[in-house]
Amino acid sequence: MQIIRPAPLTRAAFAPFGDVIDTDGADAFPINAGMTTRFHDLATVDVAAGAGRPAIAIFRSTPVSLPFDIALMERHPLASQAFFPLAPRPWLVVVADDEAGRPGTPLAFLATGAQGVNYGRNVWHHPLLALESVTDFLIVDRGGADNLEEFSLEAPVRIEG
Ligand SMILES: NC(=O)N[C@@H](O)C(=O)O
Ligand code: NI
Repeated sequence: MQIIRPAPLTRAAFAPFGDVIDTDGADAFPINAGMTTRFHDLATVDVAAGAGRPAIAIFRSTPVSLPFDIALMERHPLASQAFFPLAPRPWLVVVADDEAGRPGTPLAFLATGAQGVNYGRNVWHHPLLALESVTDFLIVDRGGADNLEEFSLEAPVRIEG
């Protein structure tokens, strides 16, 4: 079985797949008479295709533990999808390049509890993977249906710590 290990989530490493939502390294400036800092333009919400509209949700996710076997990947042909943890605990991000309409070898990233991601439109990823305990995530994606393509891997890929 193919084994992969999570790498730290950085903007540079994740750039081919979307945005990292993180105050570190962000364009930040004071607002509200200096009472608040705006960390600006952290991700691009891309949901307009097919007359889509933005939607905000909360996912309450049951954790997995490592080692964890990846058996499927998915993508959203019409929209981006953003996740931000509402509790300060790490979680897993799994993405893959597209290879002629199917996912390539998955890549795993370990996100901190202060990092979110925004998967670009039509980017292969694994459904949400919380760690340690049940965790709520704020989601920004596309309202409406018919925006999901799933792919079952011929052989599972194991994520090890
Ligand atoms: N089903 C659903 O909205 N969730 C997935 O798209 C996911 O990436 O977790
Ligand atoms: Ni998704």
